[in-house]
Amino acid sequence: MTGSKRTLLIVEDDDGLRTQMKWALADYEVLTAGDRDSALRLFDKEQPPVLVLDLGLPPDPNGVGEGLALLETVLKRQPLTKVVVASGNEERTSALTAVGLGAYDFHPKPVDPDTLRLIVQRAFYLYDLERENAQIVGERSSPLAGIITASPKLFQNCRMVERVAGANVAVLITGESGTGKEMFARGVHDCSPRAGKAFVAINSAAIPENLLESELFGHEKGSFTGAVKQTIGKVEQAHQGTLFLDEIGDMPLNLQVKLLRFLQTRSIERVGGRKPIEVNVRVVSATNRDLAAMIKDGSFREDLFYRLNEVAIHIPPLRERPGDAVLLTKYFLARYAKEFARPIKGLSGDALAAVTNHPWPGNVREVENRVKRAVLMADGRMISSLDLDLATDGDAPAPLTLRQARDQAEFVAVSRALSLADNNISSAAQMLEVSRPTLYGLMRVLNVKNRELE
Ligand SMILES: Nc1ncnc2c1ncn2[C@@H]1O[C@H](COP(=O)(O)OP(=O)(O)OP(=O)(O)O)[C@@H](O)[C@H]1O
Repeated sequence: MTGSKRTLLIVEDDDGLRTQMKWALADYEVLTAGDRDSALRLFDKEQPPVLVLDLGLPPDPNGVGEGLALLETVLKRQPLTKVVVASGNEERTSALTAVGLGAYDFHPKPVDPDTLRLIVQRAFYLYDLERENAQIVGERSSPLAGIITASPKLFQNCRMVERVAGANVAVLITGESGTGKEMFARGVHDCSPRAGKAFVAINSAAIPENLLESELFGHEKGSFTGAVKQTIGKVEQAHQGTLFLDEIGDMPLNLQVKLLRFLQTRSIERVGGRKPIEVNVRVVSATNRDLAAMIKDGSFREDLFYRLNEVAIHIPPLRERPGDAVLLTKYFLARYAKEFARPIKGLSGDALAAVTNHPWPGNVREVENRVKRAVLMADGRMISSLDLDLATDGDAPAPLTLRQARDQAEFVAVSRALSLADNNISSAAQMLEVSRPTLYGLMRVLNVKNRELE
């Protein structure tokens, strides 16, 4: 590369067109190739961010197969690459097919130098922006395996988990249903010295009250009708590992007493058993209920609450984590497209807006379920708001005017930048390449709230 010129690869088998394009793009370090194999070799070696591609290449210069195959390989190897496809009037349909496969844009043939320069310039700009975002997201990927977030509060939670994991303290995780409480509980276990031992979960809400005691503490043979053999309870199964008490707010009062006794003595008695058995477990519990209110109305024991709540972690709902819905949608989309081998490339603009506007009452579980279904059901390569079964804007029609479309796009960009920048106005403004006063103005006009600063 010479000086600060940026590298660009032109794949075109026609010498005349190649020369015209080289001339139009003299501001770039231009590499050229005339067929798929030499183009791929150059691409792998030089990694150009932008490609200008003619679809008709030898050995099939009149078809589009070679060009489309090259496009797919390039995007598989370097998904952020921007590929601009050449298109004559009669090749419109193939150019649109290429865009459907992930090409960035097409430029008209014969070459119009000004248009080509503009498209290439925008392609580089978008590439830089996406790479920067990918880096930021990468740097901010959670220290706890599998937790995807851009929320400063969730990052604090992750750091807290890492700090307390080593000490054998009881952790109580609160948050609405589907926010990721079980994931965090597993995080506590995985970061602790008990990681190699059992992680045993028991859900108080899912087990009938009369069976819960035996589920928790086990029973001896013949201790009640149907107790045909000795059974080890969940607490004992978790010996030396972690016991996860899910939906602890649903535990009946009589069992709360027994659980408290276990936490005080660190020993259990199986139902129908006579001797106490010592058990060494780390206890993590979770609930979506308001335990303070339950203590007040007498349905949860205060002494048990203090035993369970040595460290408290609250997971905010998705609607209070700007940017996370989009991040998680993209994450699940990539994951399920791969798992179900579906050729889905991304989200359409209306889907992005719908995801940003939806309140997500079912939190991350709702995102996962909607995306999973959309990946299975979608006809096209891009997931639409319809595939996600989401209204674009509270059942309002999709934006019609350019102004509305622009406002919507700006709303998404501003919310995302604020979220990635931890709501730091200066960094978000820098990311968006606008001044701070402009960003404040945009936030006012678009009604974007800097929620975590409020
Ligand atoms: N930040 C996240 N990144 C990736 N996946 C997540 C995240 N949070 C939750 N999930 C996924 O969402 C689903 C629901 O999460 P989880 O079961 O941990 O929620 P929960 O709060 O325990 O729900 P409930 O209260 O209903 O038991 C799971 O499949 C989990 O893997």
